[in-house]
Amino acid sequence: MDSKVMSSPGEIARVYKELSLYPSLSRADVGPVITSQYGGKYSNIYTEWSQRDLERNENVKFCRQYIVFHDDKSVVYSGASGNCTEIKGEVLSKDSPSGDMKAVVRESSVKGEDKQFLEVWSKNIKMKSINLSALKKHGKVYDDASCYYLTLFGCLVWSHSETHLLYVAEKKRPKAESFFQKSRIYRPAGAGGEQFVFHEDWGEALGDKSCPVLCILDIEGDFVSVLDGLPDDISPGQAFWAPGDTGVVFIGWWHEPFRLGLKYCPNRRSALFYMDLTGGKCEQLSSGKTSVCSPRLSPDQCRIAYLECSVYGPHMQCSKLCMYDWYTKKTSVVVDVIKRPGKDGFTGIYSSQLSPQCWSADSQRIIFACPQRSRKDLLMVDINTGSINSLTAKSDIGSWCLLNIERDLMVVSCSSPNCPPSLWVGFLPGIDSQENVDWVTLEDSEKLQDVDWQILTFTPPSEDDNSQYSNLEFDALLIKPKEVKDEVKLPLIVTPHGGPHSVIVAEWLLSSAVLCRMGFAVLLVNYRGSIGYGEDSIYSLLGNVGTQDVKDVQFAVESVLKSGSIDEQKVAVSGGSHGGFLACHLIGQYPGFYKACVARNPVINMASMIGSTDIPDWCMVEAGFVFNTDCLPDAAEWEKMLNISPIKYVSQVKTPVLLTIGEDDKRVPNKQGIEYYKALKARQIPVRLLWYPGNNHSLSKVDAESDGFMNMVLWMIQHFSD
Ligand SMILES: CSCC[C@H](NC=O)C(=O)N[C@@H](C)C(=O)O
Repeated sequence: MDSKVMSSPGEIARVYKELSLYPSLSRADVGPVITSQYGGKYSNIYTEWSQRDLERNENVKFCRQYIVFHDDKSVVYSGASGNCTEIKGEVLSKDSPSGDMKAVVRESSVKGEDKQFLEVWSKNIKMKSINLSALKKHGKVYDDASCYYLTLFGCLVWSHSETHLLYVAEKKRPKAESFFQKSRIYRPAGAGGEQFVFHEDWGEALGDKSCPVLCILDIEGDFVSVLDGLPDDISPGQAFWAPGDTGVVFIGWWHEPFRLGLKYCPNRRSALFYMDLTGGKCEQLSSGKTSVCSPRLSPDQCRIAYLECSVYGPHMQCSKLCMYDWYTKKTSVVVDVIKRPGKDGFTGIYSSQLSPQCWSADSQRIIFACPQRSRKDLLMVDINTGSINSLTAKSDIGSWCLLNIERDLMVVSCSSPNCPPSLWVGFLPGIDSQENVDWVTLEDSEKLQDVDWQILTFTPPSEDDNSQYSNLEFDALLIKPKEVKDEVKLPLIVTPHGGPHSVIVAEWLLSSAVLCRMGFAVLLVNYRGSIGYGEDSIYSLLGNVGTQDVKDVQFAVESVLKSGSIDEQKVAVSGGSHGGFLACHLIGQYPGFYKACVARNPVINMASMIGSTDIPDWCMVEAGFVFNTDCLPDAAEWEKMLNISPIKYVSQVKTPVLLTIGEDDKRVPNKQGIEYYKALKARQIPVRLLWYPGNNHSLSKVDAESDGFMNMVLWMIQHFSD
């Protein structure tokens, strides 16, 4: 019997609106320990959340504070202190280590012009409000530190002495005038002509970031200085104060011979640097042959932990956890790359950011959240032995994120496909303790009783085994309505993720939850090549995109169809970017199998894309070649890129295709979608293209995301009944 899916646009929009109300956590800071007048100890926890506001068509950011009474080992009492407050105009903010002051970078309009101010608050007084725009020492302050897992360059850091603030801004660019503007006419011959010079940027979603500089505010002296003395060929970011405030430590990315896109690509050549402010010398602390990120100073200020992976190669890789000893100047590897997971089940480190604080109070352990197969767990590493313990492996929650840890008090956000994000705290047990963490909820969320999820594991059939990387398994996440009558068959939406070196973990996914409420089953496939399964899995896909990943997805789908609970006549496929590449491959390689296809900014032709994407190395590496900045692909390489692309199969396509395209996409330029649109139109295949101005690769502006979702489901429903 056919299942009835919700099909009225009004009803679908109502469900979307209802489920989009659940906010997600972007930040949590733990304040200092305060002793109350009755002797009880407590800490304030400041949290930031983000929520879609469909009426206002924007993502709103708000904060809420909580109070946690504790005895340094366990939570005694906790609760929210006050209601939520929307945050407007704040670019960055940070409390001082003592908790006595707060720094804010604020954007405000003065006489119709946007200006940036650096404010210092103490108690209930705004002590300083420095007009950074008027100072003209640098360009805009980098805003990418407002959410720790989105940080690439930005920071706002108090010195240990609380007298200075460190941040990253765009380098001041001299005002460019034409040869013919009035002020130029009297200048010496040859001046001017800079007006139309091209400035490289750091690619997708970083179009306003080109030449970052490190800036320091001397709070007492009201003086901003831009640090000089850094090597000319690096761009600095992720900075913090060195022990004793003798200088600053930062990551420097090489930007010569040209910048390559950074988003989703932590594989860019970079190193850890120390700029000594007493002697003005800049020292390189890591090899410079690798890519490093997320340096974090231990509470005893003796060591810096950071993540490291190799340069070029797959855009996301298994990382090493490294340690730099500040006093011996020695570097060691605490956790190495895992090629194949062993008996302990640990699959390797696949995080590209550590939380703002990640150390235990005794400076002996590091805690981080990390995809492990199709779940995201909290892991604890003993830095002396390198041994790893999962703090959450036994839980039935699908995804755990560490927002912060301070004096062993962990603040985490958890969610599952049927459970929106909730906020929890718990103390890390002592180093020799066998105890489990006693988690306490600060902000609960309601479980969706009508949504069910499970992780399915697949072994590829022997003919599809990879001879170089044999016996690799993969997973898929199946999310379906609960309690479906035995005779009812569900329509299925197959969703391979993008990347391809990325993963879908069992977390709260708005679109899957809405689809499920509407009566669809959703299959999210973590094909071989996904992160979280060991480095061999990632490498198994290089040179095999368009075949191995396509076959894995199809194998997972056909296996699920065998269960008998799915309506084989109502299977659709949707995906974005590399997921769109796979969706278009699937409809080309399995003509007629899928009744509808929706692709967001899909990679259509790697050969035509290599010259225009911000990450040309991706095309070479995924096609199985080595990337070199000074090498052009040769004819054979170009041919392979074409042959493994979905455009190759376009003449076999029978499935109607909906393309959703971001006008400003720098990763997969919009011409890719247009190339496919024209090829399908020429073959009379039903195709519709939605064009989203002001949107980039992610199509994540509130109106684009919601419109894209509505159009996707209506397209599928329409073509299921063809
Ligand atoms: C040159 S485009 C490569 C595809 C892209 N990979 C990395 O950015 C991709 O699939 N991105 C995914 C993560 C996405 O945008 O969803």
